[in-house]
Amino acid sequence: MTALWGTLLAVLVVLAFALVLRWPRPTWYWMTFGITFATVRVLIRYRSAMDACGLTVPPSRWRLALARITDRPVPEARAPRILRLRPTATGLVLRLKLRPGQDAFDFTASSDRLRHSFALHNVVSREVRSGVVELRMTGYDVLRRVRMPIAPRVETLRVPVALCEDGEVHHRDYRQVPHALNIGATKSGKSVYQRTLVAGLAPQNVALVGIDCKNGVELFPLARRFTALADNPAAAAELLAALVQYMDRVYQLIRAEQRISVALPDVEITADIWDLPAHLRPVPVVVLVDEVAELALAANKVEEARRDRIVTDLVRLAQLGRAAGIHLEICGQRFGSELGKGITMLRAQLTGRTAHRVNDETSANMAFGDISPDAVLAAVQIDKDRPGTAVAGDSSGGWSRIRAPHTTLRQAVDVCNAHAHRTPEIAELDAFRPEPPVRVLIGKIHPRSAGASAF
Ligand SMILES: Nc1ncnc2c1ncn2[C@@H]1O[C@H](COP(=O)(O)OP(=O)(O)OP(=O)(O)O)[C@@H](O)[C@H]1O
Repeated sequence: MTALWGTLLAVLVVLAFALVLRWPRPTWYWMTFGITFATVRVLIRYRSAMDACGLTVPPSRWRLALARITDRPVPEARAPRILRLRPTATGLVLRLKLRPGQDAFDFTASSDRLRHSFALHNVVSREVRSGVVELRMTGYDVLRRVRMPIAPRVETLRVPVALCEDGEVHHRDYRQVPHALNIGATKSGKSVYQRTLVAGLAPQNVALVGIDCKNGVELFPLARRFTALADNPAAAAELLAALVQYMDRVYQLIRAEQRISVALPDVEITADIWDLPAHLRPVPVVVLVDEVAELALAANKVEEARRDRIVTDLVRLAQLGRAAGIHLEICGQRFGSELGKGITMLRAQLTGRTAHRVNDETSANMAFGDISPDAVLAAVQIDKDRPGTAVAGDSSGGWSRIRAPHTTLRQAVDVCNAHAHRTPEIAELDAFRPEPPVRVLIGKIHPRSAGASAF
């Protein structure tokens, strides 16, 4: 602790010199200034804040006895011991060793009180291991203007897609969470999130497949990086059937490569594409579905049959796709049982959940009702003036507030065009390879067809 105080004092002296001598003071100067002051404030207030928040424990019996024997004053209640204090770009991280009888839940429940006591913007607590909790504190609202830190290294199928309210990066990791559901009301930021995801996946060795039932307006501009695209339910039904066919072919390949014999060491037996030799491994496929409700609606008998085929294929891909490297990312405004047979079965397979702003609790329940009631409340409370803010969770019950950076369509198109040469070809999906975009004029007379509307 003495070393920490010494370092803080030295930093404060340098900062004060810079101020007095009027050295140039760029942004990092003010950031260091703010973080140093926040650190000093937290350390000075630490004991009293813990006491006021009920996070101290009374002295143990032997300490009381020792005080009585030596005729000293009664010892004070003890706060958790600080194991580590680490300043970050957005605030600081405090790692605490719990005293006997304390619980990680006490810190989660007190995070709002701690935030006020330390005069910080936000405090998030999480259990690191038994007996150790971490308090991540941010000095300002990091979600107001999202600035993603530069990723130190890029891993396949792990995309830094948003910033969490505690300043950490939120990753969409397809190897950990193969399929996900993303719901939100209109203008809540679903498409921007999806676009950020596509821009993050475009430089990777991944096949992108899109089903965009908004007539293709969201995904067709990114077509050069897509292996297959469909912009209406009829094409989507064919595309999903072709994907199931492709999945069967990948399974045959895995079976052929297993070659199980007594002599083969365990590590060489594979049940998914990731343990196949690199030269045989099929490229992973990410299937993005925008406005899933359009696929599940039917107005007549023919559409009903098509709908059933679509939902069945989606369920099959969600159930069996992971080992074949096929991942689903499904977006929609609502995704509940009112969309018909098979929808709740499909939802149960979508482990990753993200809820942007929703208009009612029922919609939030579609994402988090079966996972965490707290997350439902948090999703309903998202401010409508903060598009892009969402609650992200998984089936383990954990969740956090996130916001994606504002990736414009122009930025996403530029990334996709720059990486168009990476677009893999999949024989089964050749029929769905997007054509180069055609310019359509709306409400204007096309110069070459005088007198006729070009639409
Ligand atoms: N992360 C963000 N940061 C800042 N602004 C955002 C963010 N996400 C979305 N927005 C703003 O909100 C608007 C609506 O976003 P978006 O089109 O993604 O919503 P949506 O949920 O897809 O709506 P719809 O379902 O009607 O298509 C965008 O035009 C953009 O200006």
